[in-house]
Amino acid sequence: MRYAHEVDKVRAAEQALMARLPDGTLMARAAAGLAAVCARLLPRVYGARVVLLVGGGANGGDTLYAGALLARRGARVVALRAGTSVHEGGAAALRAAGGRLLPPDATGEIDTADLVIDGLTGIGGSGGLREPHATLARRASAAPATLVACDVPSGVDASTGAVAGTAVHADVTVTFGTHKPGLIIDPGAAHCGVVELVDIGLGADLPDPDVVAARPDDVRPPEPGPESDKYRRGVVGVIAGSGTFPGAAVLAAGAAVRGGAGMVRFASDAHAVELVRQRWPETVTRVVEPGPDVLAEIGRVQAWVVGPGLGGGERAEALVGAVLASDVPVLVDADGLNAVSRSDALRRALLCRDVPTVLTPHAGELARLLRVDRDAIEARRLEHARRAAVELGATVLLKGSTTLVAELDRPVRVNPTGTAWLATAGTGDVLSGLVGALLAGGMAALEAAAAGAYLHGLAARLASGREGREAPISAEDVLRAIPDAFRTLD
Ligand SMILES: NC(=O)C1=CN([C@@H]2O[C@H](COP(=O)(O)OP(=O)(O)OC[C@H]3O[C@@H](n4cnc5c(N)ncnc54)[C@H](OP(=O)(O)O)[C@@H]3O)[C@@H](O)[C@H]2O)[C@H](O)CC1
Ligand SMILES: [K+]
Repeated sequence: MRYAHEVDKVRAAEQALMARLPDGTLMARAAAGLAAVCARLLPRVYGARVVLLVGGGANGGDTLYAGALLARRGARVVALRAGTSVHEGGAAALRAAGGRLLPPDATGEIDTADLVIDGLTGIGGSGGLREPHATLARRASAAPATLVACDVPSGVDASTGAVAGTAVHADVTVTFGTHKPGLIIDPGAAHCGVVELVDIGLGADLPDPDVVAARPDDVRPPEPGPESDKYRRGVVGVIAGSGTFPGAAVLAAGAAVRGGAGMVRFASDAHAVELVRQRWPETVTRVVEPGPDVLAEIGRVQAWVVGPGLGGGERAEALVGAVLASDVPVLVDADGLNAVSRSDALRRALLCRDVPTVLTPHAGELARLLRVDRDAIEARRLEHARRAAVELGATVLLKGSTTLVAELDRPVRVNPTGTAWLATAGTGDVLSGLVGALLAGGMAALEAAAAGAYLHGLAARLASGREGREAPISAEDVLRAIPDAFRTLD
C-alpha cells in the first residue's frame, strides 16, 4: 500500500523526531532529497539556470537550502522572495553558495529558467494563494522550465486535495516523510505531476495512515480452489434494468459473470430478463414484480446488486427496500441510490442493516444523497466520501476523477487505476456487477469495493490502449477486458 497522512499527523511525527535530532536536521534531509531530484532532472547542473519561488515558511527554507546545494554544484540560482519574511538560515546558505535573492517582480527570470522550484507554501498553506504568490505560481506553471514542487504544489490543500483558486501545476512533486492525501486525490493530484517521496526518517513516528492507495499485490480477489463449486464460489443476485434502461442490466449482469461469481441470478421485468438471457445464457433469470416475497422467488444468494437502470418510481423503491431488508451484503447503485435519496424509509432501512452495504455513487448521486451541491463534492471529495460513510452507515465508493472508498474508522482507499476514458455511459453498471461478484465471493465490503474499483480501472486502461496512444472505449469494452485485468494481478 502507498500511505498518506494528513497535515496534523505529519507535524506531530516531525515534532517527535525533531526532539531527538540536532536542530535543522530534518530540513537538511528534505533539502538534500529535493536537490538530488532536481539534479537528476537537469541535463547538467553546472551552468543551469535555477529559479526558486520562496514563501515565508519552512517550505521556502527547504527550497533555499536545496538551491544552495545546486549553486555549490555550479548552477546559477536566483530566489524570488514572495511575502515579507524569508527563512533566514536558508537565505544565508544560498548567498554563501553564490546565489541571489530578488524581489517577486523579477518574473522575467522564470521565463528563461531551466528549472523552477516551487517553495511558496507546503503543508502550512491554507486557502487560495494570495499575491504575489498566485502570480508567481501562474507564471511558473506556464513557463517552459521544469517545475518541481517542494513537498506540495503551492495552492493545493495537502490534507484534502482541495484547490481554492490558483495552484502550481508541477512536473514533479518531491514530498517528504510520507505522501499527503492531497497529492493522490483530485483536484490536487492533477497538479502534482510525478510524485517522488524522500525519506527523512519519519517512519517510526507516523501513526496509521488516513488514506491508502493499493499496489498490484494488495489486490487479492477470491480464487477458486479444489473444493470450490458454483455455490461455494458465491452466488450474486442482480436486480437491474427496466423497459427504459435494459442495457444497464446486461452490463451489470455481465460484469457479475466476469467478476468471478459462481453463479449469477438475474431478476427484472420481462424485457430486461429477455435481453440478459440472450447475452448471458449462464445466468439464472426470473421475471419479477416487486412484492413481499420477491427475493424468495429469485432464490438464495450471498450478495445482492440493486439499482442499475431500474428507473424511478415505486418499483425501484420497492425493490431496493426488499434488498435492504435481506441479511446478506448489498450493493446499491444508480437508480437504487436515487430511490434512497427520495425515501426516508429507505434511508432508515440502510441505517438499520447489520450486514455490510456498499453504495457506489458518482458526485451527482452523492450530492442528492447528502443534499449538498455537486460542485462541493467535486471540490472536496475526501470530506464528502467520509461524511457519506458516517451518515448513511455504509461503505461508500465515490466514483470520478479519483475514485475513493470510505468506511467508518478505516483509512480511505484511493483507487490508483482508471483513465479519463472511463467517463462514458454504462461503465458504472459494469463496476456494480464486478463489486457484487467480489462481495458474493466473501470479500469484506471495503476490500471488495476497492478491489472492484482497481480491476475496473485497470480493465479500462487495458481496453483504451497503450499510454499516449489511447482510444475511446465503451462500457462493453471495459466488461470484455475484465479477465485481462485479473490476469495482471500477481
Ligand atoms: N517542520 C519540519 O521539521 C519540517 C518541515 N519541512 C517543510 O516545512 C513545510 C511546512 O512549513 P511551515 O513553515 O509550517 O509552512 P509553509 O512553509 O508550508 O507555509 C507557511 C507560509 O506560507 C504562507 N501562506 C499560507 N497560506 C498562504 C496563502 N494562501 N497564500 C500565500 N501565502 C500563504 C504563510 O504566511 P502567513 O502570513 O499566512 O503566515 C507562511 O509564510 C513543509 O511543507 C516542508 O516543506 C520539511 O519537511 C522538513 C521538516
Ligand atoms: K510548495
